[in-house]
Amino acid sequence: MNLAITDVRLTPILVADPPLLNTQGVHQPYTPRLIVEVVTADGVTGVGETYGDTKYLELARPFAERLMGRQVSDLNGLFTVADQVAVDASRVDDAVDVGGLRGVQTADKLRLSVVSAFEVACLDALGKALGLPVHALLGGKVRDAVEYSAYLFYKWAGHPESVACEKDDWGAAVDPAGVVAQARRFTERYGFTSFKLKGGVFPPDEEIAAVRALAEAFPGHPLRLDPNGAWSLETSLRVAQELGDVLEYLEDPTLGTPAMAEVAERTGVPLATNMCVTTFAEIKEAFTRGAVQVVLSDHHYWGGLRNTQQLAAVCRTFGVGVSMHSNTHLGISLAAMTHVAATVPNLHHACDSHYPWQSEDVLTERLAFEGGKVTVSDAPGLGVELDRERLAVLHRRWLDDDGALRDRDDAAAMRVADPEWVTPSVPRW
Ligand SMILES: O=C([O-])[C@@H](O)[C@@H](O)[C@H](O)[C@@H](O)C(=O)[O-]
Ligand SMILES: [Mg+2]
Repeated sequence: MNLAITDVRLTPILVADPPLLNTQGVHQPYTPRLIVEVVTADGVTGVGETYGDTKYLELARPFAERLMGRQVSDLNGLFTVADQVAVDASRVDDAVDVGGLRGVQTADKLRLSVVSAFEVACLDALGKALGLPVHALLGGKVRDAVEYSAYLFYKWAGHPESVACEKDDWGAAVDPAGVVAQARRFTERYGFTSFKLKGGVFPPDEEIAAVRALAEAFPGHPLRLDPNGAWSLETSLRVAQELGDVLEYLEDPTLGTPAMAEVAERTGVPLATNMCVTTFAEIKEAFTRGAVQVVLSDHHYWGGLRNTQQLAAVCRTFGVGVSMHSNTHLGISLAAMTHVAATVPNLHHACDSHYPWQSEDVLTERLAFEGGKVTVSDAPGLGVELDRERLAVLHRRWLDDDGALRDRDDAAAMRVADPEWVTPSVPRW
C-alpha cells in the first residue's frame, strides 16, 4: 500500500445561503467554502472541507504544495507543515472575524482552520485505503447516531430583490410566531427535539418572547439562545434571570471571559461558548473562573478531529460539557463532525449544524437527519462521495463572481437592504 500524497486539489466554491440574520447583518446569498482533495500514489482520494474566504485560500495553496510526497497517515506532520506557512499580518489586524462570529482571530487559528480540512481529507483517504471508517481511526464510535439541534434563525422570506440568489421555502421568521413556525418545520422535516435560536438580532425583550413562545410550543425540550456577545453584562444578567427556567444553556450572551464568569456566577444559568474559548490558550482562564459550562467545539478552527478529541478530554477533566458549533457547511463537514462526535464519550448536548439551511451540496447523496440524528457511517473513510458535476457548477459560480462574495461579509449583505447599516458596536444592547 502506497500512502504517499501525489496530488492535492483545492476547489473554492460558492454555496447558496438563505437570508439568515445575526447581530452583524445577514448572510450573503452565496457563501464561500473550500473543498480539499488529497490523492495517494495508489489513486485513493480523500476529501475535506473548510472556510473558503481568501484568507484561507492564501494559506491552503502553499500548504498543499508542501504536502506532496508526505504520507496521509502522517497526521501530526500536518501541524509541522502548517507552521511553515506564513500568515499575512494584515489578515489578523482586526481581532474579530467580520463574518464568522467565532471569537479571536489569530494566525494560528487561521492555519488550524486550513489544517483541519487536510486532516479530514487524509483521514478519509487513510480510511478508504485501510477499509476502515474515520471513527475507527479515531479510536472507535461510542454511539451509533449523533444528535443535532434545530438551528433556528430570524430570517427574511427572501434576499433583497436586486441580488441574484436561490429561493428557499422556509418563509420569513421575524417574530415569536415566525420562530415557532420555523421550529415546527424543523421537527416535521428532520425530527429535531432541541432548539437553538440565533439571537442578537432584535432587542432582547423580543428574543425573550420568542424563547418563551418556543417553551410553550415545545414544553420540556432543550432550548438555547445565542446573541453572539451582543449584550452588556447587565442585559445578560437580566435575560439569564428571565429565561433561566427554560434554557438548557445561554450561549455567548456577552463578550469576554470576565463578563461571562460574572453572568455564570450571578445567575447559575449554564453558559456555552464558541467565542471566548476557541483556542487551547483560552481554556485555562475560562475554566478556572467558571466562565463556561459547555464548550462548543468546531473541528475547523480547533485544528481537526483529533484536536477536537483533545479538547473534549480537557473539558472532561474540568467537568465542563462539550458539544459542537457550526457555521455554514456542507455534507463533508457534517460527516466529519458526526464521526468525531461519535467518538466523544462526554457529549451530552445535541450538536449545532447549519446543514438544513444548505439546499446545495457537493455529495452524490445528502446526509439525512432522522429523529434529529445522523447515523454514524461504517463505510470506509467518511462514507461520502463527491459529486464532481455539482462541484464544477459551484466552482464555476466562484470563478464567475467579481470578488463581492468570495469573502463572507454579513454587514455588506445587510447594506443592500439598508444602505446606512454598519456593523453594530458591541455591546449592542
Ligand atoms: O452563521 C451565523 O450567522 C452564525 O451566527 C455563525 O456565524 C456563528 O459562528 C455560530 O453559528 C454561533 O453559534 O455563534
Ligand atoms: Mg454561538
